[in-house]
Amino acid sequence: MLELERITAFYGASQALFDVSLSLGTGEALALLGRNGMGKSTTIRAICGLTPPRDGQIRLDGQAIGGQPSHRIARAGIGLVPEGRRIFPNLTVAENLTAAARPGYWDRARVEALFPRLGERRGQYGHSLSGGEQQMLAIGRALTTNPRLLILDEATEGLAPVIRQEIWTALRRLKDEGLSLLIVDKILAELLPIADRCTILEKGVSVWSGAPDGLDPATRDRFLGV
Ligand SMILES: Nc1ncnc2c1ncn2[C@@H]1O[C@H](COP(=O)(O)OP(=O)(O)OP(=O)(O)O)[C@@H](O)[C@H]1O
Repeated sequence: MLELERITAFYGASQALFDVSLSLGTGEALALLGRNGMGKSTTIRAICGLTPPRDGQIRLDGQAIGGQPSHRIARAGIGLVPEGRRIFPNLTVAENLTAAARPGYWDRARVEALFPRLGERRGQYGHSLSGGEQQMLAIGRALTTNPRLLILDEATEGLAPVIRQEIWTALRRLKDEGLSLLIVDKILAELLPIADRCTILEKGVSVWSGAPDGLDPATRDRFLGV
């Protein structure tokens, strides 16, 4: 459903992506891997139209979306949970869950059923939530746009293990319900079990793609440093 073919991207004069290709099938979860600074966030930004690719193709269900404005790409069916959460701090939980909503299966009630804490905190302001609750809200808010593909950039970063587990459980449920996922996360032991495929980035180049069980120790050593 998502295909990137040889994309490049720049920040001003500085090139961050040199040659990134990847593909993700409908209902699959793709783990985008690589050490710090290798281009994972930039690849996500390119897909979402925040740092548009200079060359190469990005297709969503066959439709070219590369270089389109980010609101168009969102409307085409891509939901983003950005690094650092970026919920609306001065809106309540309920308002956060309706501000970006589009009609579809995911509405506030369904998000509250997925993350019951959000229902309990419905009237609280975003800024008053714990880190884990803010992250759940960021995921919930992305779901209310009713995407076909949900992209998560470091969604469990800095959270306690028990909260991370809650988030992984929710992501697995979403996957089981048929949502396609593209996930960046540092904790491979938690990420790989949900992934159908992995793509590794090294200095802005996609250097390896395959199933998680094909990630042998030599490949991990060479590209992931673990
Ligand atoms: N706003 C920016 N301006 C200039 N260069 C940037 C900017 N953001 C990222 N870069 C550079 O682009 C390259 C890729 O960074 P990117 O954030 O995509 O990597 P990453 O794999 O997501 O790393 P991390 O795990 O640290 O988030 C790095 O060399 C980084 O320094």
